[in-house]
Amino acid sequence: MNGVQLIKVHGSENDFYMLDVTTLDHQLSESEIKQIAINICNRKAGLIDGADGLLLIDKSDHINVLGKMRVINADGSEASMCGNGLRCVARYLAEKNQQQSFKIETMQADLPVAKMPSLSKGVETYQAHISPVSFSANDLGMRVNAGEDTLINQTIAELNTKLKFTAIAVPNPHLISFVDETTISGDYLGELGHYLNNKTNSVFPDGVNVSFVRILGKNQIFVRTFERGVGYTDACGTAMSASSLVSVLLHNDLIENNAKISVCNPGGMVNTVVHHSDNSEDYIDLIGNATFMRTIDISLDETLAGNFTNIDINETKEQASYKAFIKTLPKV
Ligand SMILES: N[C@@H](CCC[C@H](N)C(=O)O)C(=O)O
Repeated sequence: MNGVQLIKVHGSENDFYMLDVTTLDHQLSESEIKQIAINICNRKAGLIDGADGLLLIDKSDHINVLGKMRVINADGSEASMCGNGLRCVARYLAEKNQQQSFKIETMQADLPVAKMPSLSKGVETYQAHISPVSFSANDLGMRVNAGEDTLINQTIAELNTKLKFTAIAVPNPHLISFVDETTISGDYLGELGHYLNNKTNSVFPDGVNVSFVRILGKNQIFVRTFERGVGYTDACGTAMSASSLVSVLLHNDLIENNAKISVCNPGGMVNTVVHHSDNSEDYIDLIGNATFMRTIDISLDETLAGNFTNIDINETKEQASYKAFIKTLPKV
């Protein structure tokens, strides 16, 4: 059997199958990668309970870089970055290479990652550096308000006359709006997310991750996200990083630059630290769990065929520790 081992991982319950392609005896083609992601991530007919995406780990030929991450969304599209995924890949490479702090190649940048003190007993915790940051329409794939280059706390006539939006690439594209308690838990986020991730929309023809944010108090926010290529997720690491930076820019009375911010999400909580400066490039530290739930051994042919009847599953005990951590969080 041409076997592969997949590791089911999550960051704030944003879940992925992780595959170290250096363990395979041949290189996967791009169409095989897309097919594997679509097959295993399907929530109804996929591998066990599906996933939000597939993380591929490969060698990097960049100097002083330990490995390379690629992110394939559940619909088979490729994203330029994944914050929650990067923490999980960081843990995998840290344990494989016995290193605590190093860089990982991603589509647009080599990003520093590091092992951190646990958020809670038994919850492995990692930090990922999120950058490059841009507000430019070109980097966002955005066509808005008569060709303007940025969208910062403005309405978008084509979408909604009341809500104000900020568009930011980190470097994957995010559209962020600060909303009230009713709006954040309602259906409008999904309606907007579906509309903007339909190829016929004129504002973001290539799609965009959409987040609603609520300021909860001093250095505390709640973020709910509809992800491009996925749909509603329990959390999105780049969305929480982008939302933290936008909160510092627009609400600096409560959300501070260079301070630890608690970012609550439907799947748990992470910390961010925004590094905003007028003289240098902005970046965000994203600190949160990197939980390994189980390993699954399966044949590559059956994975490509979408046949998941013959699999060998080994559960870790880590999800119990994560659930205990969630119980300690304040109810939002
Ligand atoms: N969940 C991820 C982001 C994954 C990519 C996104 N869906 C996109 O297409 O940009 C995260 O944790 O950042």
